[in-house]
Formats: sequence, structure tokens, C-alpha cells
Amino acid sequence: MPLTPLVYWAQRHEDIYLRVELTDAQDIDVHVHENILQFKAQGHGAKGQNEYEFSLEFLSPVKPEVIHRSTQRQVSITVKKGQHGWWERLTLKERKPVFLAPDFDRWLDESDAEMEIREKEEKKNRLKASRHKEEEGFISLKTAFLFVYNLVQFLGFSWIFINMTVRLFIFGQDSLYDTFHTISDVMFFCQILAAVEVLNAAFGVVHSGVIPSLIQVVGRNFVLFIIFGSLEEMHNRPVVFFVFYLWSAIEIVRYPFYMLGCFNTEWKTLTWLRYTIWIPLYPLGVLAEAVAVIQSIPIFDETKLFSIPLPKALGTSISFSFVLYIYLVLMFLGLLINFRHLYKQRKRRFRTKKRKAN
Ligand SMILES: CCCCCCCCCCCCC[C@@H](O)CC(=O)SCCNC(=O)CCNC(=O)[C@H](O)C(C)(C)COP(=O)(O)OP(=O)(O)OC[C@H]1O[C@@H](n2cnc3c(N)ncnc32)[C@H](O)[C@@H]1OP(=O)(O)O
Repeated sequence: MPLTPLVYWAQRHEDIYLRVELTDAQDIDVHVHENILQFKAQGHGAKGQNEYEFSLEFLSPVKPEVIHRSTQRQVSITVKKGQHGWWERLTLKERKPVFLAPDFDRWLDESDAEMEIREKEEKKNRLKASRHKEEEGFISLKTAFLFVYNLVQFLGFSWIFINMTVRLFIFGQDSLYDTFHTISDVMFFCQILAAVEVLNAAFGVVHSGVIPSLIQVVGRNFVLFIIFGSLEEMHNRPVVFFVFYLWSAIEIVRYPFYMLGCFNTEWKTLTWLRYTIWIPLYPLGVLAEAVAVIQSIPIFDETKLFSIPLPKALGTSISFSFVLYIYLVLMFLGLLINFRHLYKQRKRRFRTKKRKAN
């Protein structure tokens, strides 16, 4: 005759809880088959150290998966009800098995269980509401950060663009020769700050591509710091004017467009300009940058600045112009990648707008 342990039970609308009074239970085998739960284990029960087992045929269908957890004192079993609801008893047979008793530690009647569900739901709702509040706080912080960033860049590039335009009107062609001296400080500031755009894209603060942003920032800063910044001979070349003018021409449109976007607002003309004027400006910008790189090659060759020394046996060094030839190829690739990216952004923007208008 198999020994049966004492089993205590309780229910909720979705679960059945069983507590088997066996200490140090081992080799536990518990499963549900055709709505009958079978339990077998070695352990210390009412009849000392022995093998204990029991089976229970449930009143209503249950799910076949059983979760059990054993502690030194007992084995806890959870069975999921097939359907949400309250059972009038545990077993199919009206007569309760002798080894089965209510678990008063977990016992709830139907109305208490409903109250428990309601309390859980209220707790969940409160948690949701507080998470929503936190998210709102984060969004408004992000919006404020982006707005200030775009405003600073807009002011910087507007200063550059207006200054260059006014000087062009006042001094005519002469103004082309001293762009670097009058403008470079603000341009250095704006272009260093532009690194934030790569971080924004990388950390998902905005929905920009990381590679296009990286190409843009690295590309411009290479020209600004290496070609213009490090060669005094380049400072008074007119090419500086064209590069700076083309860069700032797009930015005085792009940043106010983003500023409005921070408040989910748009001005159609500005949107159109943001997604259209890059078509002539981008190739012109790359062309101007390429001219600057080409103009700098003989200077690097002559001055040997940044040249890579080779071992004495070879007796010479690799000129930095070698790097510049590679860079010219990269520029062309960068142009293709960003042109394709901007074309996609333009199509997406105008397609979405048209769909919204229909
Ligand atoms: C891997 C390194 C290799 C290095 C190789 C170097 C190769 C060198 C190649 C050099 C080529 C560079 C040449 C270039 O310097 C020349 C010029 O710039 S000439 C002047 C003309 N230039 C341009 O027109 C380009 C201007 N730049 C840009 O448009 C961006 O920098 C670019 C990354 C190219 C594209 O921008 P983005 O991917 O951000 O597209 P969207 O503007 O449509 O934005 C997407 C969504 O994100 C929101 N967003 C983005 N930024 C912000 C922000 N600061 N604040 C708020 N919101 C922002 C935007 O609103 C969009 O939102 P939604 O999706 O809701 O519409």
C-alpha cells in the first residue's frame, strides 16, 4: 500500500496551489496527464523517511504544465486552470480524499480572491501611470536638450552665413581671401559640437543613421582641422569661402527645421527646403572640399607635415599626400552613401506627408 503525504490546497481564479508536507523531498516526479495530477517523491513525511505518492483528478480541466518548488520543509506545486474561474471543490469526486485539506495560510474565498485581483490590477495601473510620468519627464528633457542644441547650431551657422554674405557685399572678391581669419573660430566651435549628432544617432536620441552622421562629421572635421587648420598656406585661399558658405547654407535651414520638429510643428516651405537644397549643395560641397584637399597636396609634400618616417635603411618617408589620395576616394564613397541616404529621407518624408494629406 503506497504512503500518501498530507496535501493542502488553495485556489485563485487562474491557479491551483498544492502544498505537500514532505521534508527533504528528493526524486520528485510530478505531472498532469488527462487532468489527473500524479505525484511521487522520496522524503520525510508522517510515516518517516519513505516513498510517498498521491494522485488527484481535478474538477475541471487544467493546463498540463506543472510548476513545483521544493524547500527543506515542503513541496509547493502550482497548476494553471484551463479556464479562468472559481471551483466549488478541487476534485472531480465529491468525496474529498483523506490526505487533502484546505491550506488556510493561502486560503481565500471567491470574493477575497476577486478583491486580490482588483488590488493587483490597481497596483499595475499605478505602476504604469508612474512609468508613463517618468517617460514624459524623459521626453521633455530630451526635447529641451535637442532644442537647445539645434538653437546653438542655428545661431552659430547663421552668424557664419550672414557675416560672410555681408562681407561679400561690402568687400566683394577681397572677402574671399580672409574667410578663415574671420570665421574659423565659430566654425571650429560648431563643427566640434556637431559630434553630438553622431552620439544622438548612436544612442537612439534621434532617428538618424549613425554612418551618415559619422561620414558628415568626420568628413567636415578632416577638412576643417587637417586641411585648413594645420596649413597656414591654406588660410587665405578662396576655397575656404566656398566650403564654409556651402556648409552653412544647408545648416541655416536644417537646424530650424529640427527646432520646429521638437514641438511636432512644421513649416512646409522649410521642410521642402531641408529635403531639397542638399541636391545641388551636397555635390558642390564635396567638390569644394575635394578642391581644398587637392590644393593642399603640394603643401604637404613640400613641408613634410604629418609625413610618416620610414626606417633609416629605406631612407625616405611616406608623404601625407598619400593619405589624401585615399581620402579623395573615400570622399567619393561618402558622397554616394550620404546622397543615397538623403534621397531616401526625402522620399520617406514626402511620401508620408502625401499619405497624411489623403
Ligand atoms: C566612417 C567614417 C568614414 C569617414 C570617411 C570620410 C568621407 C568623407 C565624405 C565627406 C562627405 C561630406 C561632405 C559634406 O561635408 C559636404 C556638405 O555638407 S555640403 C553642404 C550640403 N550638405 C548637406 O545637405 C548635408 C547636411 N547634413 C545632413 O543632412 C545630416 O548631417 C545627415 C546625417 C547627412 C542626414 O541627416 P539625418 O539622418 O538626421 O536625416 P533627417 O534630417 O531626415 O533626420 C532624421 C530624423 O531625426 C530627426 N533629427 C535628426 N537630428 C535631429 C536634431 N538635431 N534634433 C531633432 N531631431 C533630429 C529628424 O527630425 C528626423 O525625424 P523624423 O524621422 O521624425 O522625420
